[in-house]
Amino acid sequence: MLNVFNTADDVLTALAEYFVILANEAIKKNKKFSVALSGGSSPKKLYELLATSYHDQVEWEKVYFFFGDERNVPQDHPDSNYLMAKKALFAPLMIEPANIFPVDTSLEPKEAAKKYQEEIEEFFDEDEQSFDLILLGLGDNSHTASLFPHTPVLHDRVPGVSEVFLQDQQVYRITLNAPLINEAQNIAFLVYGEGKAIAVHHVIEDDEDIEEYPAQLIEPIVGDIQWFLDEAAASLLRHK
Ligand SMILES: O=C1O[C@H](COP(=O)(O)O)[C@@H](O)[C@H](O)[C@H]1O
Repeated sequence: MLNVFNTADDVLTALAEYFVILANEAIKKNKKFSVALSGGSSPKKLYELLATSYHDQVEWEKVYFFFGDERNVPQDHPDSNYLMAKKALFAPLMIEPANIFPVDTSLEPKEAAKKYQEEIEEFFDEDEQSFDLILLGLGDNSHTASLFPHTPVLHDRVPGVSEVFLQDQQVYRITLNAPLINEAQNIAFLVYGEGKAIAVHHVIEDDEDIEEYPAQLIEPIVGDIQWFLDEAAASLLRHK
């Protein structure tokens, strides 16, 4: 479902409220809420908003934080998704380390992916369900998480975590693959700014071409998917 708002601030507020509703529902039902955070440039303001305006609206000690993807850099590197979330969300809310599951980027990428998959499997072993919420962004090249155009991970068929080598940047990333993302109870894309309009159009309305538009792989099996867009990002959509 598409949710289009006038401004980026409106989008962020709507997604923060959606997060709070899902968290409280899951905590009421299962006594915990599991979320995989997105990285990159878009979600920082969302995390800051949750940590300030919504700090007293969730039992944060019952929230378990994972990452949809991670750069293969140390946890104190400026490109680290973990570092961004730590500064914007974990530190202000004083989240206990036991509730945070960062990717172990001290390992070789393949090993880091394997270990992260094992941690996820162990966490969900008891209740046999997947994430309550996976937050995603959308790159202007139509990647989401670290599912980049023309990378082998696009052909993963078994839910898991994979390493991805980006030829143009000569760097690795670690990512949940599409089958694992699609097991989530809820998936929310956060996309704002005119720079994302072409990608939004391709992913939502263009013919299927997963090599070019990997975010088209995201189709929850039984869960719900919501797009949170501003007018600028939605400007090339024919149907809103
Ligand atoms: O889902 C995600 O999307 C972004 C792209 O977002 P951007 O705001 O940086 O353009 C991606 O790179 C990020 O790591 C990921 O979690």
